[in-house]
Amino acid sequence: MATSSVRVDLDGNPIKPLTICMIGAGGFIGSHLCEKLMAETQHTVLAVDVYNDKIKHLLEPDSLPWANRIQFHRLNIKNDSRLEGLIKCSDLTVNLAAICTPADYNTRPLDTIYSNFIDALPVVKYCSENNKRLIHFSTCEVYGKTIGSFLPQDSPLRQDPAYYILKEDTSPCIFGSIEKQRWSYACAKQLIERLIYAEGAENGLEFTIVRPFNWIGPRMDFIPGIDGPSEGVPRVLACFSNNLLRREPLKLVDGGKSQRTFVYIKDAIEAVHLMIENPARANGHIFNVGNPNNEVTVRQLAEMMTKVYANVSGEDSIETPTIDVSSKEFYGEGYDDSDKRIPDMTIINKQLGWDPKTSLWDLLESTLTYQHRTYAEAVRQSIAKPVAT
Ligand SMILES: NC(=O)c1ccc[n+]([C@@H]2O[C@H](COP(=O)([O-])OP(=O)(O)OC[C@H]3O[C@@H](n4cnc5c(N)ncnc54)[C@H](O)[C@@H]3O)[C@@H](O)[C@H]2O)c1
Ligand SMILES: O=C(O)[C@H]1O[C@H](OP(=O)(O)OP(=O)(O)OC[C@H]2O[C@@H](n3ccc(=O)[nH]c3=O)[C@H](O)[C@@H]2O)[C@H](O)[C@@H](O)[C@@H]1O
Repeated sequence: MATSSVRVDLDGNPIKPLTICMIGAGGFIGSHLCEKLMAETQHTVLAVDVYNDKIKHLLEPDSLPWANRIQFHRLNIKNDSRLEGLIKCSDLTVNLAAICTPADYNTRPLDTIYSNFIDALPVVKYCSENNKRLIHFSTCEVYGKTIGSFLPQDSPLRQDPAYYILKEDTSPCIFGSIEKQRWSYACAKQLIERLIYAEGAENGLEFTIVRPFNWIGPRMDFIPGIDGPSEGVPRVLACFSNNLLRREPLKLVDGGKSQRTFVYIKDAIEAVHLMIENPARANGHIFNVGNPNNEVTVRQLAEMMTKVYANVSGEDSIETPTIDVSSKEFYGEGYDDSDKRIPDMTIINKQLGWDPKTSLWDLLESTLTYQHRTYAEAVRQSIAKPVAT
């Protein structure tokens, strides 16, 4: 519900309506951020993307209460001179645009590097030259592997948080060799972080860098063959959802032993909302945004999703719910993996008072309810269709 009373920031100051240039607004995170800003604030969004399917419900019909506060601009930031004008007439730019699916990092490394570094350069430049604030989306992948992963398997130091907790201001960034092209994404994101940081230090750019740790929820990526390419490989939530919808075993890459912490998109969007409305507390900072309490191995995630999906769909799970596949078979040559990702939450907690709330079970329940409601019938029809010979 839009509020009419004056809203205040964390320091009690009234929040002025902002114009926000949101690049990549049509993606997973962008769609949730637009929803939040339309429903709960008076800010205006200039939504920039090449697609708008995930925000169509916010753009039409014209009678929506926020219709005059959101405009969609279909443009590719690689080659469109309108970008600078949009940044100039905004108070703040939020840059979400990126190639960010691991299946692309080793198979399309050039596109990955261009998207995450080269294409972001003009955005940083226009913000810096025009004295505009920038919130840039980086990734937890900039941490790479943990220090602990290089210790012997039986080393007691592996249990010491100093060897695996990821801290914005002290943890190193540890990537594999150049042949392991998986790291093309993390490396490009790291370099754009360094550039933004340097623009802040040398030219006074007001910036905030966000490092998301596996944000998941409705509208993440696509279901292959339904609203994305049949041969496409999305991120793990959509891969496993696709397997569950099709009653196929979930594929565990290299045994599913890697660990991740998952945070509910709606919790994470609260953190971004706080950054937008509290510039004095957010500028100049890099923030981990994740849920350290929701750690699982990928195998445990598969088991939990199988149970939750059986509950929400009312269908028993299949006899062999998971199978092992090698990373070479699944992702191709040059894949590598982050072993473990637990965010340190000290900085975001101190600056913005933010803490995630939703447990992994609860977030999977609401997300898989959405997946079932949105896709089950379409998948059933696609399976029933006779295959052309
Ligand atoms: N979802 C996560 O958990 C997560 C984790 C770490 C980092 N991130 C980062 O957050 C950002 C958003 O992620 P997401 O999950 O919403 O991804 P997404 O792929 O759903 O959204 C990215 C959007 O950017 C758009 N885009 C890409 N290139 C563009 C271009 N040249 N011009 C215009 N639009 C372009 C895409 O069309 C897409 O709609 C990315 O920078 C990603 O690296 C996300
Ligand atoms: O979300 C994040 O915070 C960041 O991490 C992701 O990287 P990753 O977590 O490795 O990507 P997922 O596709 O979500 O895979 C998670 C794990 O599941 C495994 N996996 C994936 C898919 C599958 O079908 N089976 C499977 O075992 C992968 O090998 C990996 O170990 C992506 O790089 C980005 O979206 C983002 O920057």
